[in-house]
Amino acid sequence: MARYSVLKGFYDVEQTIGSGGFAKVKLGTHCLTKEKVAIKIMEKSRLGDDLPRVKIELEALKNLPHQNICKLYQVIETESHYYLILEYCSGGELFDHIVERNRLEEKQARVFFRQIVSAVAFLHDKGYAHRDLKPENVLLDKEKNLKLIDFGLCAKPQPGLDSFLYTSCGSPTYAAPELILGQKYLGSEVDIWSLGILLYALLCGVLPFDDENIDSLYRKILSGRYEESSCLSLESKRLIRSMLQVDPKKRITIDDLLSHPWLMKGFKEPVTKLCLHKVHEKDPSCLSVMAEYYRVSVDVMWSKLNSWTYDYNTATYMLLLSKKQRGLPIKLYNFALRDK
Ligand SMILES: CN(C)C[C@H]1CC[C@H](N2C(=O)NCc3cnc4ccc(-c5cc(Cl)c(O)c(Cl)c5)cc4c32)CC1
Repeated sequence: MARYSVLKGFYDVEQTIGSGGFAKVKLGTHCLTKEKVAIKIMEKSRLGDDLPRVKIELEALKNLPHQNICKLYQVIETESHYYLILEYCSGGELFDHIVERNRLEEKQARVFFRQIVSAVAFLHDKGYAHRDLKPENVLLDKEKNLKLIDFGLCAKPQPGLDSFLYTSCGSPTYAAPELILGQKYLGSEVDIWSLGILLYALLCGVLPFDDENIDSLYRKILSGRYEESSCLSLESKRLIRSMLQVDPKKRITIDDLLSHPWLMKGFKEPVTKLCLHKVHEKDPSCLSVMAEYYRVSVDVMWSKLNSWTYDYNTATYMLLLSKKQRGLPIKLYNFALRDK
């Protein structure tokens, strides 16, 4: 069987652009719109007990439309594989963006940090905790907007985010003290700790707690002591300190972060935790282009789309919307697929 034959005709699969744990990520082109996409491919046989993480990530990505969270366009499941068709982020990892520049000026760090805080506040508002926030999981798109990725470790505790979690997960370097101690913890509080690590990395270009030896790394994290690098202004030091509190009850909350003076500097509005685009909006021009292509009425086309099953129609429609928002022509190519 040709590789990834289920994608044939719908997506051109190009080179591997990265790997995320138990997944391979390939660059792809959506045939009808010619838009670039990232295709996250997971072989079921190699998932083992990571299989539930796929379902968790799928549900999270479907329920969390936000301008700073990587968009999911389509889900394809075969007996052997899962394929996630995702928003392509041509700017790569935030981690590399920082390394290339050594560190970021406070002004640029603030623009980025506001976007990450907006995504995390939105997640928490929906009852999710990410639990693996780190610069490698924050990508940049073409317009230098940040996109949060990798929701395989996220948690949506049933009773709500104010109920305790127990599984120790995520990368130790970014993990909160209560998490590495194996204590019960609140997802919202461990995400705040990771945001503190992230802000320190943005401003200093290094990590506050780092050590090859895992035991001395743990000792450093549990001590809560880190070098307050000279490149940090007094306000930056205070903000980071309020997030890197060993006692989770003393840690700043995400809602306090939204309007914190440091985040407000140079801005009139607090960070929004809302999704700024209308989710599943009915856009007449995109709808009519698809209706015309498939030779059905607009109403029939909308009834096919309105179930939002993350099939090829969902992907085509969302990618047309994205083209429209970027001022590109709303058109479809490749009439070979017409009769599909
Ligand atoms: C923890 N790291 C190692 C993980 C790597 C994984 C590959 C990434 N990546 C590239 O390597 N090149 C460019 C590139 C461009 N667009 C992407 C769009 C989506 C995703 C994506 C989205 C979700 Cl929701 C997800 O779960 C996963 Cl695993 C990946 C990755 C992209 C990407 C960078 C981070």
